[in-house]
Amino acid sequence: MKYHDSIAQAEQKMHAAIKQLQLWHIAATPINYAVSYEYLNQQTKTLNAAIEKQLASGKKLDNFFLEEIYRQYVLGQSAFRGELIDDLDDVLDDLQSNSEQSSLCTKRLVTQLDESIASLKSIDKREIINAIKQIRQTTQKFKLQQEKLAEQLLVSQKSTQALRSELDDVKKEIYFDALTGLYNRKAMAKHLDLWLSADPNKHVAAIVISIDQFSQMNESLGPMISDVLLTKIAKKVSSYVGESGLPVRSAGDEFLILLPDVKRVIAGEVAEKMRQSIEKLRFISSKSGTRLPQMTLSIGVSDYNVATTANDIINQTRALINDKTNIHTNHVNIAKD
Ligand SMILES: Nc1nc2c(ncn2[C@@H]2O[C@H](COP(=O)(O)OP(=O)(O)OP(=O)(O)O)[C@@H](O)[C@H]2O)c(=O)[nH]1
Repeated sequence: MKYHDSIAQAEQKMHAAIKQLQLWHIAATPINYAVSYEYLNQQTKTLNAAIEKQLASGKKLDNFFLEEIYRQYVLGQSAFRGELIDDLDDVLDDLQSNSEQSSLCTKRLVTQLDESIASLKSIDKREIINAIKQIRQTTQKFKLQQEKLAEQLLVSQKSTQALRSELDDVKKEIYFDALTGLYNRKAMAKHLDLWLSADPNKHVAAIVISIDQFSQMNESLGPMISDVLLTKIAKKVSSYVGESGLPVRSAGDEFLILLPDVKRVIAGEVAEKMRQSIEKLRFISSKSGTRLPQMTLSIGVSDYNVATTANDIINQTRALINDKTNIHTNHVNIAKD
């Protein structure tokens, strides 16, 4: 535990954290619990401010929101990252000292050879024999040093491989949504930055996909089945864009697909295919064998210059779904020029 509470204090906070989750109408999952605990501790001002802001705006706190908070404010401070950075520092220091030693050895060898070669030209037989002896000794020493360095390099390589796989895990935590495996907003912002630095005139089409009446589904089916449905829909819609698009989980029951260099009309056609494919799906409960309610999607489509922020892209495309002049469920609304 991060805080040095007494057992009694910790127990009190534990109960309070669970109670807080009940007030927020959120299940006591480990992640939600960690955020609630941190919130009550009031040690991370930014975490408290983000939660207060969401509550003040009248929006509900849900699993998705708390997971984002967890990633941003709780996980970000974890000791694990500190250890990982220390390990990385060590490996880099090792690699640097190995390469410095290696270049020093090579320099020494070259100097020695230069000196000895001059003696080899001598007419004095003894000097020549001495020079050959020197060369033999120096190369022998060089060989031993190189062997030692190669061993050290092998050790560094092994640590690097282990670190790489740990880094991949951290990257997953930072850039991917744990439930659906889609990218998160942070990854979306990073991609926009990369595209912008490669080409400031680049355009990207955005498809925002919201599952209709998902809150009702959550209530009637429970969060576990709803999670499975959410994940299946996430996978299905992402399958329509493959490697050419960036699928993001942008909110609890909302996904966003970015399609670089794709025209709005084309993105609209892809969106229509997504809508139809989900409408046709028939979900069956593996537990009871009964048919689950039909799921439908409401989709907004637009396009932007890559300099537009992730938040603006999400909000502006999302507004197309909530456009009051349009039908409210199972529809695709493409932005007008
Ligand atoms: N199962 C599950 N539900 C989630 C998760 N994150 C958010 N939700 C729920 O998703 C629902 C989203 O509700 P709303 O934004 O009102 O969306 P909606 O009910 O689909 O309403 P419309 O979009 O207007 O059709 C809420 O009930 C959240 O609790 C999650 O990770 N898993």
